[in-house]
Amino acid sequence: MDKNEALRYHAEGRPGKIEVIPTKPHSTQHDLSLAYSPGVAAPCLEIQKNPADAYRYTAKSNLVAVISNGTAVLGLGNIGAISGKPVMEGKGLLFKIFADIDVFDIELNTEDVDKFIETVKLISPTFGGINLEDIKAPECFEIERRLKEELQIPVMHDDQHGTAIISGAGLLNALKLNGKEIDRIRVVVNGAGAAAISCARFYCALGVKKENIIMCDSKGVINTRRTHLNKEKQDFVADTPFDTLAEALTNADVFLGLSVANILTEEMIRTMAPDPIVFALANPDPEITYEKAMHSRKDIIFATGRSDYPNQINNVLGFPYIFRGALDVQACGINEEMKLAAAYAIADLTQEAVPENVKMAYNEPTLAFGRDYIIPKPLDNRLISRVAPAVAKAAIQSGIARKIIYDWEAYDNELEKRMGHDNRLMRMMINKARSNPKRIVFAEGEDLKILSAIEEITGEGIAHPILIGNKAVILRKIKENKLNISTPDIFDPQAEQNTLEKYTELYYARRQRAGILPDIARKHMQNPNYIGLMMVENGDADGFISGTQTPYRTLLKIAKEVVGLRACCPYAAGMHIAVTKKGTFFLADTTVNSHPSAETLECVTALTYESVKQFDIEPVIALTSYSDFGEYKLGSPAQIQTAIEQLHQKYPEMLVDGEMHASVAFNKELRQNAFPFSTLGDKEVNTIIFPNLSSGSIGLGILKELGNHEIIGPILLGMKKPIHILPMDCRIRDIVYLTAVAVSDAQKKQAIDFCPIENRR
Ligand SMILES: NC(=O)C1=CN([C@@H]2O[C@H](COP(=O)(O)OP(=O)(O)OC[C@H]3O[C@@H](n4cnc5c(N)ncnc54)[C@H](OP(=O)(O)O)[C@@H]3O)[C@@H](O)[C@H]2O)C=CC1
Ligand SMILES: CC(=O)C(=O)O
Ligand SMILES: [Mg+2]
Repeated sequence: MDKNEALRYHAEGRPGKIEVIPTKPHSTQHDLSLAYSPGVAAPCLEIQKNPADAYRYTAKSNLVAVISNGTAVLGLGNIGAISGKPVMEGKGLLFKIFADIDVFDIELNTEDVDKFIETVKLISPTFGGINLEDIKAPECFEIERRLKEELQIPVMHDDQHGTAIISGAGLLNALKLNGKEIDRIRVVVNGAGAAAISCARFYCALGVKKENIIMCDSKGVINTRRTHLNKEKQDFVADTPFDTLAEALTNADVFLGLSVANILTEEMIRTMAPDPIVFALANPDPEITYEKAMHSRKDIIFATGRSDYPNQINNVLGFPYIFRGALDVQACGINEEMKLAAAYAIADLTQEAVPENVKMAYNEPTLAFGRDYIIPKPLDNRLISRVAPAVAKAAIQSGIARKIIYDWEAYDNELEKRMGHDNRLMRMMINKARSNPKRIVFAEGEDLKILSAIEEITGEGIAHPILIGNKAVILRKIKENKLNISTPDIFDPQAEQNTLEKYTELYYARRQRAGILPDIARKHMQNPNYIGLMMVENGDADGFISGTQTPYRTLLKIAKEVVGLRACCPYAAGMHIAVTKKGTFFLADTTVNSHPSAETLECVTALTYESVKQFDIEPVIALTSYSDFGEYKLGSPAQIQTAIEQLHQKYPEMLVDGEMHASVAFNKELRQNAFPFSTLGDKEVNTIIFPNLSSGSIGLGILKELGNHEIIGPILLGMKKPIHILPMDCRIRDIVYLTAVAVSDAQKKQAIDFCPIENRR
């Protein structure tokens, strides 16, 4: 890491890393009189009557103090209060980005334990929780113990417990990989400070036998021959002949370093038991470098505190979510049960398939549970929804929560929304699919993106996938990329000549009067897209997904030819879903009709209406334009006016209106004031129909590129059977989502065949 770059990063623009942002309107004099005097007196008096109301009227419930005196900053030692401020601000940044918790960092200029405790107590009313940081041992133990006893809010010295929880999760997973029993392993802990003592204690809570732990400090092994030991070290005195780290390590199963850089050698590691676990966690430089550790032996499982090597054991995987869970149930503290719950949740999460966005963020396409991945990556956004609820539940069950959560699904949604990754909609769709999975054929079965999606699809039980492709190639790719797909259902065209012959005959019979010659029919059946579509046509599969290697329009043409459009509706359309901070919106047509007629717009709207309902959402639809309700009578506004007339007549129950500007659609006050006659009334619009493909495609592109929104789709509407076409640059997530939609389509197949739109024509 370049020192100058780090300095520039901190100094550039507004110096430092965090700022305070108001959460309430403050633009008018009236706003200010509410925010400050005289309005502010009202909440003051309420809190005076009932101090718990501070959680209701102030930022307390979401505010954590990160407090340090700078006596053990990272592995830099006692560098003083103000020198540690960049680390504390850094923690503030991490609390905010990973768990939406606000932080005031506080640097106390004292090494006096009583003064420190007294100060924290005096400022504690401001906060919902207190994160003690980088305070040296042994003072940190007394400081934390007394503050926990005397305060009724969560207090945690993160170097102690955060490190214990994360390295504990790493230990559980490493043991799962090397097959050793936790109650039989021999552990050598190097360092006997804040982190080391707490980790050793936590490992005992996880099942390590205390008599199997040997601890070393700067003077060597803490054994019965040592004198002048502090209380915490006395707790780990070992009755052993060993005096040095090197002696203690012989045949040990685990090395846990929480000390200083470069004190572990390759020779020492070579004396350890088979499949040794080495956690060299000193920051910023570990007890042994990654390169040396890897060179020492092949069977090692190795972790450091650094982000530039595999297995980063860093408390950032814990503290944001532990405090999130504790704050959300207004816990009086953070107890052993909550810590254990966090460690198990983190360990379990590591064993699940790694989502594509995490693999991409770290540029590690084959990331999977194993020796190089015993702990989740910090950018894994599943951490909040796994760790925070586990901690909150443990607080409730152990009786230290002041607020009980009853609806865990709602809490989960709240967490997702808080972090802006609200994927409730697709989760609902996935659950729907899981309830009755269908056979979905993937024409591009050899494609790695498709295979990665299949891992998720089978893992979640969304569908029974059928992969078209060369069997040996597919199996090799699964193996090479360590994908967890146990018995894939593969349709290898080379080995299925009889079936292909049958499909050729069927296809020819159907298309012979559309200019298709037998040879062309046979040639088409060499193309996996034709084969997959024929499988659906012939009832050998319930749905079809393809597109990573074929342009959208080419594939749409083939799909129309083989499967066809629904009888009731001579048009197809593409719909995207935009998940934004303001809510979820459905947008159509974004992929198919470049110059739609009034009839096309009517059909696109009806198809979109039907599809939005499939997501259990009542559509409120605006047909958008550059004109409002008849303002212009030519071009697309006129077509919309005709379409709206037809829609109002044929679908009286449909909440649809237009034409209108997008701002009129989204601003219901404006709409109600200027156009009180609109049939949309006071409803919030959730579905936008574009007047043509140019505006649809441009609108979508702007949302995608400038809005930082999750865009899902395109969902193909209007086909006779469940067919979905992927964009060539799709993400694995898109494949999983469209598969869930295809399964849901297939579940509703009867309804599609019946075709409700037809009745209105
Ligand atoms: N990866 C992570 O998530 C975390 C890493 N850490 C790292 O762990 C280290 C310790 O932090 P912390 O516990 O807060 O600090 P403390 O100051 O509380 O403890 C440091 C300990 O290291 C011991 N030590 C110093 N030199 C040696 C040596 N040559 N051999 C053996 N032990 C030695 C000290 O021994 P003595 O008691 O004799 O002085 C002391 O017990 C730091 O490098 C820190 O960055 C800490 C928290 C989290
Ligand atoms: C990570 C951390 O908290 C430390 O090294 O002190
Ligand atoms: Mg620290």
